[in-house]
Amino acid sequence: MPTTAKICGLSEPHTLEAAIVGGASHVGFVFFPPSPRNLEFSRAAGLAAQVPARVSKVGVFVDPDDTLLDTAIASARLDALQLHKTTPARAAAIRARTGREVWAAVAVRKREDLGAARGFAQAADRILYDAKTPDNAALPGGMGVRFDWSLLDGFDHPLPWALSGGLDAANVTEAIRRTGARTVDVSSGVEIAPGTKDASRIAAFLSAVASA
Ligand SMILES: O=C(O)c1ccccc1N[C@@H]1O[C@H](COP(=O)(O)O)[C@@H](O)[C@H]1O
Repeated sequence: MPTTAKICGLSEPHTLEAAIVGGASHVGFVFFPPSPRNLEFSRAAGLAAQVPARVSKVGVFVDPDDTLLDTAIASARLDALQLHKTTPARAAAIRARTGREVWAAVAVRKREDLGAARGFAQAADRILYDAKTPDNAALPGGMGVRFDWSLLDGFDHPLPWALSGGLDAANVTEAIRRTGARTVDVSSGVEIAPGTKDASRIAAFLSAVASA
């Protein structure tokens, strides 16, 4: 099975197109106002219309309320919801209420952090292992922070999972080889500035994933 890739934090038609043409399985739209990648709903709707059915649209949220979720799902026609800083109970409620696939982000810095994944076994469809950002950071993700991939060695994953945090075209081959990830996720590693994606970096990342 080939490794699949999600390109996250897209906000412009030409870089979204680069992700689609390059073979991304998922594209991510961020709904979190402090993020430089945050999308207005009308803009999300326009971008979503560009995405073919074979590519899944993932909304990225930080402990969202129902109003935000419902508006984002309707405007961007989201297939999946990526939830950061959200408890298993809340994730389960969101999954039951929306009927959408739920990706639970688990922030990793130390081996003990992986234990949080088990709490989502009945509450989510997939775990996204992401690097824990610094305690005073403005964002819980999307900062190009990487964690020690060896922490995943021998871990009994409770659900299908994806790897993120500080990936780019130069390190994703090693990340896949080292962890066995079947899905990888990138945001800042395909940008030229925070929030500004680059089509050639997206193409290089997807090419590296396809060759891994
Ligand atoms: O990208 C953001 O702005 C963001 C905001 C809030 C939560 C998560 C966010 N991004 C996610 O973080 C990971 C890793 O990103 P990076 O490749 O290290 O920059 C990725 O899943 C993004 O979806």
